[in-house]
Amino acid sequence: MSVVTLAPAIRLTGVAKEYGNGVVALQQVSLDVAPGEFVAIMGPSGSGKSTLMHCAAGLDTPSRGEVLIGGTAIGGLSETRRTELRRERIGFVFQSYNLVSSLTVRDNITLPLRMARRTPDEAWVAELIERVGLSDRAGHRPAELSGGQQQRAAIARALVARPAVVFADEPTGALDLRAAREVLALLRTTVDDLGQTVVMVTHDPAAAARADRALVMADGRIVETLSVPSAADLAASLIRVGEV
Ligand SMILES: Nc1ncnc2c1ncn2[C@@H]1O[C@H](COP(=O)(O)OP(=O)(O)OP(=O)(O)O)[C@@H](O)[C@H]1O
Repeated sequence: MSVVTLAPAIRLTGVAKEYGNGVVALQQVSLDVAPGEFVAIMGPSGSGKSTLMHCAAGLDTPSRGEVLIGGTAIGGLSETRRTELRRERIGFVFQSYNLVSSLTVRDNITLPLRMARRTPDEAWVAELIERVGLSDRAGHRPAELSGGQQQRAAIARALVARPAVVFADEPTGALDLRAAREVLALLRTTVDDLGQTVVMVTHDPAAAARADRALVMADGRIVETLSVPSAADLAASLIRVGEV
């Protein structure tokens, strides 16, 4: 019997990040995220969550260590090539949605394809709009949508180029409970139905409990890893690292 091992969607090896003012934001972080895995990153403010995500997504350059995105080491790439790789292989979802106010929902969703000069796959775009529940809003502008609807449009935009990984930075931070639940359910189905890899930074144990694995950070390190975490276990872990 042969065992097939898929290359990790993301691999960090000994990644450290120091800022000029002597701040050590990350210390020797190593991490593999498997294709089709949903990983949550938690930890107190200043523990290094955003820095870890930015290094893993190629938005920031580590001081030491190596980052592989879909098997490609990004350290040696030119800035232009790294930008291309990000466009091709990574989707982003932000707390503040970051939709373009003058474009319709549909044009916002297909924007990454236009930026990469790729022709939209119309069937895929239609499926995505349907999946995120915005078929009746596709011609509207973002200001005409609720926060939850805007975030669902942002998720469709993150998925449109079929990225290797979607990075979500506090995707439910600006939403009420119900809209947050819908957005989390949507992220979960992209993993379960589409095999999407998702890495999400969150302060909310209930949000992180939707992930397959949660990493808890403190002082620039991953200090705890919880598989199929419960919100109660995550809350206890956050108390241990001093978040609450
Ligand atoms: N551009 C920068 N220059 C200097 N120090 C920085 C910079 N960005 C982040 N830091 C510092 O690095 C450390 C880690 O910051 P980071 O933003 O990764 O934490 P975080 O866990 O995401 O915090 P939060 O939950 O508040 O967003 C902090 O001490 C922060 O002050």
